[in-house]
Amino acid sequence: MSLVVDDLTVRYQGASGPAASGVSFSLAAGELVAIMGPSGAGKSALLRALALGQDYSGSEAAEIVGGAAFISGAPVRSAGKREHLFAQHEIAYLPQNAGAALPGGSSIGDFLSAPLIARDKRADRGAVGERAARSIDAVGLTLSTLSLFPSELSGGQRQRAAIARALMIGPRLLLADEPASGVDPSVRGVIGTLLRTGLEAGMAAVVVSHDLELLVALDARVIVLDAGAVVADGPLSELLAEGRTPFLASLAGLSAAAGEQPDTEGRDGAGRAAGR
Ligand SMILES: Nc1ncnc2c1ncn2[C@@H]1O[C@H](COP(=O)(O)OP(=O)(O)OP(=O)(O)O)[C@@H](O)[C@H]1O
Repeated sequence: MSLVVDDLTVRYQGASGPAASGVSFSLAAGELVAIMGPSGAGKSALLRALALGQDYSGSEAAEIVGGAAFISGAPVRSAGKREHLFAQHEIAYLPQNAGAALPGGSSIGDFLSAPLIARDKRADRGAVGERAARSIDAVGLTLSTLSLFPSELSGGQRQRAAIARALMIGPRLLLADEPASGVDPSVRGVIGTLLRTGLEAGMAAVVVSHDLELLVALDARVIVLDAGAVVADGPLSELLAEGRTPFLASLAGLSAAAGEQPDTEGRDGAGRAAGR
């Protein structure tokens, strides 16, 4: 698996201007890039534009309108049936507020099974069920959760179920948009463990996250967006030490405060300090 993003400009479908532009990075198997930045910076648009049809959330699609992205050599911009089929085998996309976006009419078991059935209608249902059981167990939910519907779960349980679905295909590329946002701290631990295990097993990941503890521990390369432009790019530890943009300086201040997580909505000053 490789992901090459070259001077990419992305736009929400129907929007007049780009949501993010000038983004470049490349990823090989086992590598991680984290995307950071204040609210409205274009982080979600970037991930969505790379998701190759794997977004189940019903949110507006974003498209590439400049530059290029290649997943394992195949262009994302002119992706056809072949690339979408490939994506069904290789790419997992975890949308923002993934738990809240679970389809209300499906049991968790059906929701988890969907990506495997979508790519092979004749898939062995027993094997799919076993896989669902392993995935639900990996996120710390009981097997009985598989027969429940989203309305019967807590917010944290729903987010765990969404993460379990992302695990179902054993993705080679994970695109995760704020996987730990708005849920209880225990979900943060689950995400950290799964990310570490996945990366060690050769999964590549692009993650929108402000979990400084996790990202420093993973020695993540970070791209900071602000109002659609790249304002910093490099290893997180270096960016925090430099505090080169107001947003980073604000994050660095927070990282010094024991275990505190930044509030990217700006209530703690991060968004305001970034000039928003
Ligand atoms: N569906 C849409 N159509 C047009 N513009 C949109 C749409 N959704 C978001 N935008 C705009 O695109 C820009 C980038 O939004 P995006 O959601 O990608 O940012 P973000 O960094 O992910 O923000 P947040 O951290 O709040 O999720 C913002 O100016 C936003 O107002």
